[in-house]
Amino acid sequence: MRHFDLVIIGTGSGNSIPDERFAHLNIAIVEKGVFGGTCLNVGCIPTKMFVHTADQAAAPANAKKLGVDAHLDGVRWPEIRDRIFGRIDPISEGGRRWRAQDNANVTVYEGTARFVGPKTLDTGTGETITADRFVIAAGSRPVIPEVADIEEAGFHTSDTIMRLERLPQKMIILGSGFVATEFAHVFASFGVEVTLIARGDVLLRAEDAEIAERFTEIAKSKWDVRLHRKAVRAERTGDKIRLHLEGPDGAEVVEADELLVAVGRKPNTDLLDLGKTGVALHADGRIEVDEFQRTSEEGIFAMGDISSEYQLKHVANHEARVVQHNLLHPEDMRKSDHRYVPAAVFSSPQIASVGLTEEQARAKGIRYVTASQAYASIAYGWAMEDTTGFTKIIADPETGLLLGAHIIGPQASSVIQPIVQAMSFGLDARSMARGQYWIHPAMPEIVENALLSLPLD
Ligand SMILES: Cc1cc2nc3c(=O)[nH]c(=O)nc-3n(C[C@H](O)[C@H](O)[C@H](O)COP(=O)(O)OP(=O)(O)OC[C@H]3O[C@@H](n4cnc5c(N)ncnc54)[C@H](O)[C@@H]3O)c2cc1C
Ligand SMILES: NC(=O)c1ccc[n+]([C@@H]2O[C@H](COP(=O)([O-])OP(=O)(O)OC[C@H]3O[C@@H](n4cnc5c(N)ncnc54)[C@H](O)[C@@H]3O)[C@@H](O)[C@H]2O)c1
Repeated sequence: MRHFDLVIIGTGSGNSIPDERFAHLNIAIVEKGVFGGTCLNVGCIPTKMFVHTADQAAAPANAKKLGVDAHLDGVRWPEIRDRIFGRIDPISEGGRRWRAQDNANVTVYEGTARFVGPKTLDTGTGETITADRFVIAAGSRPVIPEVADIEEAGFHTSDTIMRLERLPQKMIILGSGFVATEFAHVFASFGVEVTLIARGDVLLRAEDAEIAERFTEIAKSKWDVRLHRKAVRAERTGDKIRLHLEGPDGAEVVEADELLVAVGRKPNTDLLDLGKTGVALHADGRIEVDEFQRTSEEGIFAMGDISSEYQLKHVANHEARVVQHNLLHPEDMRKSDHRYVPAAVFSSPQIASVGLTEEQARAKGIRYVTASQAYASIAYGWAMEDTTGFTKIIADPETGLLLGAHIIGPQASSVIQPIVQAMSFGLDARSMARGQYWIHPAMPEIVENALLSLPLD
């Protein structure tokens, strides 16, 4: 049985760990799918390339209120799809080739890894290997909900929807989180009639309640949004797919050309038989790790979606850097920093958030104040004739330290970054607002004004 110094399972963020500082180690990398993982192949990167294209497609309709009569002549789906994947697929293939052929100290196994004993791994290629140390970076995959006949009817997930042969006329999206609302924006902007099916009373319900309510209001004006619905059965009739729902008015059926399922992602731990090597799991299936990304088994680290509370690429990247350091310096380990993890939903409008929501602050019994500022109240908001966007900041009234921030509106994902910086480095609201220049008349003025209107003690 071949023995390695280090085995890495998963080529998403885990693949960034071995650099030239690991040249003295004999390393195996095991990958069951496409090289490069979720973000590169079916996640952040292609979705945002589609989102940017969708923003362009939506621009003519949005320009009308500014007095510009533009018209969207068409969307060349196959060309868009092939442009995007024509860029991504070679990166994945190049990464694979580099690891498999050009890295003298790395052996790539292309199979589904599964533990068969303590630190003993069946690589799914016919070869079983052992190692001193492991990094489990095997990510997550889409949850398939229990809807009768859904497999027979046929559906897409985020793994397949971006490679459609042709643009459908109608699409049903089951779910109301990040994936559902980003793809609703993409496909609706390309002219697809989108029906969004949500269980709760708002979309994006993990967001601050005021933000989720505002987003839901806007979404209802653009898409067919059905709230309080449970999908019970799917059915294929010729070219169409029908989804049977139960809702406040009883049973109903929606019909479309395609169904996209986007109801969350689950960690890939079930594929790994981790009990065989003694790695402990949380009740939700994630691997338990400590602040150094160590699992319950000595020498086995885990990182990214398979262990993290946050299914976000910037978190997986951060944890990969921590694991990298801790593998190289076991006598001087670093901790992961999960204090202020921001996230953005690249839908339309965009949403960005960091820290506590108002509901979380209340539930924790924390004393707080809030201030909200509309895009419509700042100069650039006038320029855009924005009527729906706002920034909400939550702060400690005594110290002025920021507890959370929530933004809905244009470029929210960029506008929030100075707040993430202030929170990370302990800058209070007054110092942040008045201790620096804010470019006039740029969008971050919305943050400056919100900070200034916080009713601090
Ligand atoms: C549609 C979509 C859009 C997203 N957009 C964003 C975004 O805009 N911003 C953001 O921050 N995050 C985004 N994310 C989340 C982000 O993609 C993930 O958080 C991140 O990719 C997780 O990285 P990872 O390294 O933990 O796992 P992955 O990148 O999923 O890598 C895990 C790898 O392990 C392999 N694997 C699994 N099991 C085994 C096994 N048993 N044996 C061998 N190999 C195995 C998998 O095939 C995979 O290649 C998005 C996700 C999706 C689905
Ligand atoms: N821009 C980004 O950073 C980005 C983009 C896409 C995905 N992601 C990451 O990937 C994760 C997964 O995305 P997602 O949208 O699949 O999950 P999500 O957790 O964001 O949302 C899932 C939604 O599905 C709903 N749901 C669950 N079961 C359901 C059912 N049976 N029927 C109907 N609705 C149901 C939930 O109420 C929830 O609103 C996200 O949580 C996020 O961390 C990030």
